[in-house]
Amino acid sequence: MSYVDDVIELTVKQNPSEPEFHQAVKEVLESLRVVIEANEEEYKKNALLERLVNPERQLKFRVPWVDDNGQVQVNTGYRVQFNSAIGPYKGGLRFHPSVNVGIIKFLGFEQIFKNSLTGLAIGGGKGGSDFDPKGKSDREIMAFCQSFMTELFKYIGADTDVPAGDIGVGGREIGFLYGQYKRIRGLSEGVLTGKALSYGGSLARTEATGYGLLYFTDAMLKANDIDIKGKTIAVSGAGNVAIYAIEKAQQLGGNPVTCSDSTGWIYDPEGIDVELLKEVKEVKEVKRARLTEYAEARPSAEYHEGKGVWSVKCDIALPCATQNELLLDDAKQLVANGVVAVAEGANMPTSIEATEYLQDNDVLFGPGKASNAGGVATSALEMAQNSQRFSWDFDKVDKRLKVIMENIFANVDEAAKTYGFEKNYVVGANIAGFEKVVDAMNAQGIV
Ligand SMILES: NC(=O)C1=CN([C@@H]2O[C@H](COP(=O)(O)OP(=O)(O)OC[C@H]3O[C@@H](n4cnc5c(N)ncnc54)[C@H](OP(=O)(O)O)[C@@H]3O)[C@@H](O)[C@H]2O)C=CC1
Ligand SMILES: O=C(O)CCC(=O)C(=O)O
Repeated sequence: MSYVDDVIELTVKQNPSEPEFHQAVKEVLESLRVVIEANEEEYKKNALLERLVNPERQLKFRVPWVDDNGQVQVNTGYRVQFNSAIGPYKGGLRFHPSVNVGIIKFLGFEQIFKNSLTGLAIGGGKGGSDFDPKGKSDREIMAFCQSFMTELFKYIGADTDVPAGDIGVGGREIGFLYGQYKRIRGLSEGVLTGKALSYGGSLARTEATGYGLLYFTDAMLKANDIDIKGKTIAVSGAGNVAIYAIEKAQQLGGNPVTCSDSTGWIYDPEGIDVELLKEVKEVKEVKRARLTEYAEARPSAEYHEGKGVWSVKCDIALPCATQNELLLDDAKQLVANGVVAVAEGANMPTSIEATEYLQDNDVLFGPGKASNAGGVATSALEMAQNSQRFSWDFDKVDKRLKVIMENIFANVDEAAKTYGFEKNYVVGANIAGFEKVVDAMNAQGIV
């Protein structure tokens, strides 16, 4: 067996019942075969891959809090500090009932290469909890966030580990988490990103992942002589990433016609009304409302229960909800309907089989670790502004974001060509991300 196969097998053996983590490791290592085989002796001697797939530190902790009925609730908190070769651990916190250690590890592992691709000095980490913020009162959210931070504060700091938002963690949660950190540590520092503007947040961070996805997609399309103008776009999700992907797609002249959540999806052939979608998101967070509210307010829209976004005829598909939401049958349907490009706004939304099917059918494919890197890149710009004790205007951040995303595409494209995988942006992203991490790890000795 090759070194790659050995390490994949070891990962499965050492981390049982963590299918998403196995999937992420397999996807990355398989596509790095050409680089790893060329350096196998050296990497093996230094156990490079074994070190890469083992987090530097993995924290699991109890989070007790009191609900509005006076009942004590107990959730589990996680922070996986995966790799700090390039810089402080950086990556979001996810609050969702599906969260477990394997999901946090897959996200943290992906984050290493994503953060490397940004060209900025950030290592990889991720965290979260199985707490469900939906339908909770503000007081309950605050109680949970304060308890979560009362444990987490011991392990994070502006130069060690800088969490941010992800599914279920937006501005409100970041505010409560930051307040508790400051109260315990007495430090006003850039320990979290995604903060509100009034206490050190960056303009354009809210928009950054969705906007960045479109800057990347546009660069990928242009490199293949395709104009986004007039293209029909299917988007999944109705949260932070989806909303700003839809907004930027419209600004660039595309026509996004769908969005979705965990219960159903919207088809709006006249184009999604993004301001209405923003309002529905707010209502959903507070009242557990559903996307039906969008359809009720918008005569051109149809609401469908369950899954189905990928059955809509489109030129471009942008999965922006969650992992494994675009499977082989969805890929077959997209190809049958003439899709030309898929770019991932979410983390690992496309299964390995679906990705291969799309690529085998000449669909341009932007992997999340490259195409959704705009969020974390802008978080690093927020860290830079915090260090400077200064705020940049929206235009300056947005322009930097655009340049970063265009550079990511150029580097991914170049790596793919250099290794003989032209137009395979999955291989290109993994190689370009991996090379910098390996350089940094090698330079720092066996740690
Ligand atoms: N926020 C950021 O800056 C970044 C986020 N990402 C990734 O983008 C994706 C979306 O994150 P974000 O928009 O921030 O999160 P939000 O919480 O704002 O929105 C998540 C959206 O996805 C839907 N969703 C979540 N879980 C599921 C599920 N199991 N099945 C179907 N739909 C689901 C939600 O529906 P419902 O409301 O019904 O739960 C909601 O519409 C995630 O994969 C995240 O890791 C990647 C890079 C950066
Ligand atoms: O901005 C950040 O640090 C978090 C981004 C993130 O979690 C992601 O890229 O998936």
